[in-house]
Amino acid sequence: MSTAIIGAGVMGETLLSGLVRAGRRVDQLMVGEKRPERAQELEERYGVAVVSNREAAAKADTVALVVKPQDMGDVLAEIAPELRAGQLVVSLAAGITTAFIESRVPEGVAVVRVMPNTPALVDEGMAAISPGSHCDEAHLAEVESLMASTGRVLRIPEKQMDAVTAISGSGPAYIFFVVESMIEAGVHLGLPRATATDLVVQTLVGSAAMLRETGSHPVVLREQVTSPGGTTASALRELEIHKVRAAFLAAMEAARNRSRELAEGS
Ligand SMILES: NC(=O)C1=CN([C@@H]2O[C@H](COP(=O)(O)OP(=O)(O)OC[C@H]3O[C@@H](n4cnc5c(N)ncnc54)[C@H](O)[C@@H]3O)[C@@H](O)[C@H]2O)C=CC1
Ligand SMILES: O=C(O)[C@@H]1CCC=N1
Repeated sequence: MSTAIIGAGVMGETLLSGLVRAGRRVDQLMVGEKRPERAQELEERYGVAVVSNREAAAKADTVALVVKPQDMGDVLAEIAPELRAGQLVVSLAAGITTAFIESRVPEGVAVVRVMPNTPALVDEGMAAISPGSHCDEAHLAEVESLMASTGRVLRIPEKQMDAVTAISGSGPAYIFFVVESMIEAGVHLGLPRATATDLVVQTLVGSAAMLRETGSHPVVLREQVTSPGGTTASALRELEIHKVRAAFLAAMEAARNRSRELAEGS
């Protein structure tokens, strides 16, 4: 089965590198990329063929669209004449619905929507997938296998996609923001930056491993750290006073709303 990736920026390369690591034959992969210098970089790094979008769409069994939502309309208009029934189009774009794509490709082309995230680069990705209306089990299984090369895959109803985008799609950025903030705090408290960075990164990795390996609720794990009248309780009171919980809710509502808007702008 040949796969084309159209749009090889951050997420397109993440997918490409995952497929290569998972042992997909490079001669079964191709890339469509608008920026010539980026195309050359990918050819050199992976030995993958960079072709026109139209050639990619004509030749590949599966066509993964990894351009920005705002570019999706133009790309679909360009490749639609090359697509034919039986092919599979997979969109990784935020906000773009399967209905939007189905209305722009020939009948009989199956469409699957995916929301990946960047930890896929280290094979710890979280991808949610939703079928379009002409999709069968084999199509979903193919996308599951594509995305499983870089981490976990969850099937979800498409109506949950905007919320998923706000939580796991954008999620790594919130975590990096927290990490960045904790490192800065450590520096304010007088620690050398390298020490603060080591402490915060390992604390994050350890906490993530506890969540995954114990399966315990985060509240239980938090309470284990919070000694009565101790340091953690003092810190958590400040987080509540500064409305950090409310800020997370507002932030993710904004991301969900932006995801809803993106389809309209394309
Ligand atoms: N970066 C992330 O963490 C995530 C991104 N996504 C989705 O992935 C998509 C791409 O996002 P990024 O990789 O972050 O953006 P990006 O800007 O790094 O990559 C987009 C790539 O598409 C290329 N491109 C634009 N128009 C093109 C065309 N007509 N033909 C061929 N190539 C074209 C650009 O040159 C660029 O290399 C977006 O739709 C985004 O919603 C989804 C989940 C996570
Ligand atoms: O910021 C964005 O729009 C993309 C989608 C999810 C993560 N990055």
